[in-house]
Amino acid sequence: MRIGDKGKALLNSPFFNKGTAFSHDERRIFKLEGLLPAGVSTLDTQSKRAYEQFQSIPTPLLKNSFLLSMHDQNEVLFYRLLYDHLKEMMPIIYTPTEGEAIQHYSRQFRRPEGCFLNIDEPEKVEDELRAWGDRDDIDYIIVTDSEEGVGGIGISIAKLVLMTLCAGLHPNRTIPVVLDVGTNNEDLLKDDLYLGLRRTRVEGERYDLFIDTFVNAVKKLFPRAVLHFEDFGLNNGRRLLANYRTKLPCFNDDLQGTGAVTQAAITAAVWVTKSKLTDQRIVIFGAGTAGTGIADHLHYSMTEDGKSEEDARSLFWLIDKPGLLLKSRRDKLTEGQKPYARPDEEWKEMKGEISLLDVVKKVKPTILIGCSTKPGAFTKEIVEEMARNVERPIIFPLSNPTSLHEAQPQDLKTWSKGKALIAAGSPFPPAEYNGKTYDISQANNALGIGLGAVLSRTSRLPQSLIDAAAKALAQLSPALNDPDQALLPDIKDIRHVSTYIAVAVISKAVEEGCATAKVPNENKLLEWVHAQQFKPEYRELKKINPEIAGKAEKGELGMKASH
Ligand SMILES: NC(=O)C1=CN([C@@H]2O[C@H](COP(=O)(O)OP(=O)(O)OC[C@H]3O[C@@H](n4cnc5c(N)ncnc54)[C@H](O)[C@@H]3O)[C@@H](O)[C@H]2O)C=CC1
Ligand SMILES: CC(=O)C(=O)O
Ligand SMILES: [Mg+2]
Repeated sequence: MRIGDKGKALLNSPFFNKGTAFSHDERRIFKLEGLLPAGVSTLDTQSKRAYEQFQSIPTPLLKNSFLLSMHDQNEVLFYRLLYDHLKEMMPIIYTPTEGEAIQHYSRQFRRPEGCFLNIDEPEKVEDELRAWGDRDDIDYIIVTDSEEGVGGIGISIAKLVLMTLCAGLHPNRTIPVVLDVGTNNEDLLKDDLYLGLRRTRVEGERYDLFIDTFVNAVKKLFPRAVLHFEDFGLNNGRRLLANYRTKLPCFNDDLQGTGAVTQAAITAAVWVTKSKLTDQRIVIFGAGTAGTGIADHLHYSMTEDGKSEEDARSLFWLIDKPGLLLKSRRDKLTEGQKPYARPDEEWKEMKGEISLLDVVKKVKPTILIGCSTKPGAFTKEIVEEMARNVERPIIFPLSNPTSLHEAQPQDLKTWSKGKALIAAGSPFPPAEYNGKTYDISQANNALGIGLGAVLSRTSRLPQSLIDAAAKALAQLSPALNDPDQALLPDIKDIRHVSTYIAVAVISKAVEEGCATAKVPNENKLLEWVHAQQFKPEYRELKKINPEIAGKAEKGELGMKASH
């Protein structure tokens, strides 16, 4: 991707390539004659053509592969196509299809995209990253240490695509990274086509040193970039965030992004039930990264509203594999789980493991959240029990992909006799009850936090910025106008939503004193954000090749500079 490329190099440069939309003049100047068919398309017709091709592809996985290869050929067209069909293509490019694409990465592989760093060569990390640009070239880096092996590069790419699509982050100023530290997935290790390091995952000191090498290289090479941790395992995500959050602007999307979007959906649901967050009894099933991240975020919000740490803590019941988290088992709990362990005395009448059903019966929760990856965990009995005890049970099965959801939204609606207020991790069709249809919100952590952090050039990303994003999102809930509407805004409005969130994050960064950019005052802020968002439009000649454009402007080439 270089300014000034010509001929085949230009056609192979996804950011500058216009394919059949290169004009006759451009074809001549850039030595593209003979490399393209005679017809000149507009971006509009290219998008129509690509959509026809997309529609003829039989499976979601193949559609994903088609879109990714377009991403790799012509980025503007790729984003334009996605914009034109956002609702239809989002589940193809992101969850649920993305999970499948990651699983099949080594078999579907065509051409590498992204930055691959491996633990056997830590000494090369800095040089390998340097190949992506200079100090000020990079705004945003998504890194995963993918438990599912090298195919995890797919999640870094997919989330970056969302950041561009939804929030307008400039795609040419980002790096998707996978840190290959091995995998414990036996199927991958046995697969002779597997492309990652063929070894079990490295842990302990060597793992920590490798992460440290990576983070230090990022800080040194791209001091302005925001670092986004994605899909780090239970034991690493929280620990790494705690290590690095005071050293550079970084955040963990599964912990913090999920916390923010869930809080926004809960704020709307709680508003529908005409109660307050601090009136709730919250059961979280699956106390891993996302589950404890949500608990932390809600807890933070309650303390901001004036509840004491301890009183707020008493409103949570977290359940993981061996049942309800209890104080007597503290030494077996993770750091993220420990604060939420319940006193054993509360449950002394119970023998053995305390199940979700036991907790629902005794606690009578108002909110039930699933981040367990256990499909079907929210059974009819559990949902009926919950609906018996509270007027409007708030139930969020958040596990992804679709096959791992704790319950189907339609079942939740039916079993609760229409009472449940629902948001789910993946997209679902509307649910029906008594002849009425209800849109199901997708509570997924794709927000404008990143754009706000980038544009404000925040030096750190404290919890207050994430909280500002959650509050801004909650204000846009359609349920605030009509309680039968979805809890979160529709995907089709995501650009507007992300922009609004970015504005809130920037304002908070200024207020907290961590914004280092020169930010305009409140009434100019929205316009300022808009002006900097990426739009899928072809670039003018002068941005593809300034030298040639200069000559054209002087009339030396017999053409105009702008196309
Ligand atoms: N909707 C959203 O925005 C997000 C959804 N997720 C989804 O949430 C799920 C969990 O993700 P992470 O928290 O990152 O994974 P994780 O591995 O950190 O946590 C999963 C937790 O569930 C527990 N668990 C597994 N089986 C269980 C069972 N049968 N009963 C009770 N607990 C059980 C595990 O022990 C672990 O503590 C995934 O499906 C992920 O896709 C994650 C992040 C964001
Ligand atoms: C949404 C997300 O980050 C996840 O499912 O891991
Ligand atoms: Mg994730």
